Amino acid sequence: MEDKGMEHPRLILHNFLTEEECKELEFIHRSCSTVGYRPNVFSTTLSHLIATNSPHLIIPFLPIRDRLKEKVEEIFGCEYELVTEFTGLISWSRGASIGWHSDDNRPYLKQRDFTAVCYLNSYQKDFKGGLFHFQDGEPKTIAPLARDAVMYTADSRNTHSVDEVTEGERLTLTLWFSRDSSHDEDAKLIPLIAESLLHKSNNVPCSFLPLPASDNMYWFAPNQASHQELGFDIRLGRLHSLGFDVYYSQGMSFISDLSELLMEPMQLARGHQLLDHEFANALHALQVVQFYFWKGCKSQTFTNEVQSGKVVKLSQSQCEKISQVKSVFLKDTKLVETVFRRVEQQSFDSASFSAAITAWEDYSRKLHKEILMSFPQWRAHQAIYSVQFDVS
Ligand SMILES: O=C(O)CCC(=O)C(=O)O
Ligand SMILES: [Fe+2]
Repeated sequence: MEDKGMEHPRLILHNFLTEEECKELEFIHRSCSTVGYRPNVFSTTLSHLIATNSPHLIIPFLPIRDRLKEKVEEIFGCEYELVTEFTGLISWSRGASIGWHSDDNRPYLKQRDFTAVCYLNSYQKDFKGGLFHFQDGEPKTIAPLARDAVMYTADSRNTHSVDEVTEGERLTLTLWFSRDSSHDEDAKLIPLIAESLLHKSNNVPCSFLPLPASDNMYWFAPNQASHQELGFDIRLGRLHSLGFDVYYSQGMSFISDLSELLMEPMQLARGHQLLDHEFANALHALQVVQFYFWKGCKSQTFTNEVQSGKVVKLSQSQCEKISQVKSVFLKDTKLVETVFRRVEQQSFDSASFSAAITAWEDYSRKLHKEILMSFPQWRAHQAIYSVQFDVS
């Protein structure tokens, strides 16, 4: 597929990522994304993961990022010349599209030399619409397929567009590379990680519990809506699409500032049942729920001991508290269901779910250890780079 004349330098690599890598990144995005930079777009940036006390979740990105950079350098003949300018997960829901453009088409984007887009899910299977087109040269149209990666120069030789997504959520891992070492994203990320690891704030009792960002970063507003009442909180929206409600035992009347509610400890409900476990906040609950579905909902897939997951029937007043929260944070459940496809009658097993809570902790603890251990080396790398840069 390589354009030999390099009139339009680009390449498609099939099966560049493993299925497992795609699923893990999907898990991270579905549990950590914020509303994106354009309508109907969601994103998960590395700096956001660090800022929400989840720096350990950047671990799965690192080997992929290195492999992609090496591949781009090899294909385009610029070994050891590139730095990663940006790494992030981006998803497009119904209504998102982008017209003809090149990725360096703004003065502040001129440092971008190469683009790599990895498809984490598939056209027709996971979403409709969202075909990718190059304006000139071959191939002309690309139908996103999970595990494939597309690489191209960021200049006008590779002007491209993406059709509007009409259903589902189109998910990519997107990276930009630069020859200008002053645009290395690590230079920004490393101090943030250091701060996160070294100065744990007092209100984070556990080293890997997520700490939500400000509420507006999770507020989905339908296209150009002037009225706030038509949006929804994407954390609760994603929980809703998987069949979960959130329950605050204290009710809403105790909270003076409603926007703080989703930072408070809460429980999950499903149908007429209240699950026994207390989560630190809505983001924590979302991470565990997404982990449960990522791992396949079956207790056999969780290696730890399965305790019985306690559930109790919701009382009338508890149901009312749930509806109150919904009326504030999920005003339009129809809209939620078009943005995040409702998963119909997903089987749910409370014993497996409580096993998943422990498995999520083990997973997080393992990644947390890895980031703690790799961090000094990583910083040393950075030091070497800057020395080389100073000398030249
Ligand atoms: O997701 C894609 O296929 C490309 C997206 C794009 O063109 C961009 O983010 O600049
Ligand atoms: Fe683009």
